[in-house]
Amino acid sequence: MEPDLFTAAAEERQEKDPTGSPLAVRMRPRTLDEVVGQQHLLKPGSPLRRLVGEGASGPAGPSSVILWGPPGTGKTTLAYVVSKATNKRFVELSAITAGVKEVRAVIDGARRAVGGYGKETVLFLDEIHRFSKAQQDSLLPAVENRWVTLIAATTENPYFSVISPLLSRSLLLTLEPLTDDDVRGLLRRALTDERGLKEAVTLPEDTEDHLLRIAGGDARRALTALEAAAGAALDKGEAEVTLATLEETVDRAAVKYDRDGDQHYDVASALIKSIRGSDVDAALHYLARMIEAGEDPRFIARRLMISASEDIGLADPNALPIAVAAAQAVAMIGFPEAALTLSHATIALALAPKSNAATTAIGAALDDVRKGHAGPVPSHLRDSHYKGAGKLGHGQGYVYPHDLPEGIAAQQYAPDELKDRTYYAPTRHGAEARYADAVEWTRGHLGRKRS
Ligand SMILES: Nc1ncnc2c1ncn2[C@@H]1O[C@H](COP(=O)(O)OP(=O)(O)OP(=O)(O)O)[C@@H](O)[C@H]1O
Repeated sequence: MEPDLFTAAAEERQEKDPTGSPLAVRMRPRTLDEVVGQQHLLKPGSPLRRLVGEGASGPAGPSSVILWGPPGTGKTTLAYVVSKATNKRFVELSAITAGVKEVRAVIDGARRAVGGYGKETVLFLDEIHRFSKAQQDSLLPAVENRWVTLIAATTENPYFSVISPLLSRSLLLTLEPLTDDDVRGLLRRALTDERGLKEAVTLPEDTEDHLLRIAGGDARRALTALEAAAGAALDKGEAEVTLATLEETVDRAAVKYDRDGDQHYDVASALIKSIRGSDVDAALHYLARMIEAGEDPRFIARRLMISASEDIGLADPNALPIAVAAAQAVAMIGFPEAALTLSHATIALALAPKSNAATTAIGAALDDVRKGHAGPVPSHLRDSHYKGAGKLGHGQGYVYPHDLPEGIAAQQYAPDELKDRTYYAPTRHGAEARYADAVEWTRGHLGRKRS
């Protein structure tokens, strides 16, 4: 689907039939004056005011703006207001689902629009930090040549996540989290406004306070929860949104996976458990949910690296290199193609033979150390390279294993207290059978008692 057509159609829908859109979209400010909070960006003469054409007698505004701030604080809104105020086309892309191809299509469309009917374009790119370096590079010509006004949004520090040639050509604006009073003002406006709930319900103070707690400064989350709760109250024939109704509905409103909420960890946990359980299809399902929710591919790759050692270990020593390679690849590729790499690694891990022997081995060894089972290092193993070491007997009696035909000397390595303690208990799954044989053989040659 050509992205600018899609967005144009969506915009048109929104304008013609505002009642069909979610409350948060219907209540989206149309002018800078309707924007709450962010006063530091909205002072008369500020770069943002200049961008909407206010007092625009000076030099042309920047062709690229980066908006950095927490979710639901007005980044999309500001981009939308800028495009409306300057009568430009508004095209929206998300770095989660779009790649270089989509960026090029928008840029080509923008050049056609300006050449054909003199209409300029605002390209709003959400979550720019999810673009790889190469994907961000593809934006540079359009910014340099002013083919579009780029407004890029990010929830992460742009100094780490945006390439420096783009950063240096952009105006960086930082959005502050909305205060509870800001969000309260938006909720009250939404309750009465013609575009909003038109006084269909009332919101008692305790429900409002709880709503503000749920929202945590995110206006979209507040309006979405209000809409769900108001709908539930009306379904019950109630004109007041009680605390009970709100509590019943927030769970349902949160069914849609929330990248920043608890589901983030639940779904990640289900992915790892499905891999551990060797259910490749369930693992792919949870992976798809994470991708679709806009999860950071680097977060997913980190979890896969942990799983490779925690649940597969030496049963397939290739699992860790595959997971590490996947982590490196996704950092370079970015979405959408990173999904292929993550799928590749997830399938390999899910179908690999399983062993938690590496996990339990270090767990048991740490447990002993933490309980104080340590004891002095045997003197024949101590450092013998300093003056006086000989006098202390350090290093004396040490047998150099390579001097022996088997390459293993029957001498004690562990402290006395732990000399017969074993930690590694290999499985016989996959390649670990080899390690099981090896540990048997080496413990025998070391003269260790079986324990
Ligand atoms: N500062 C604000 N003033 C008024 N309304 C706001 C503000 N911030 C957010 N909203 C409301 O919340 C909705 C979502 O906000 P918006 O899409 O602008 O957030 P965002 O910062 O782009 O979030 P995200 O990072 O999650 O995409 C808007 O449609 C609007 O109704």
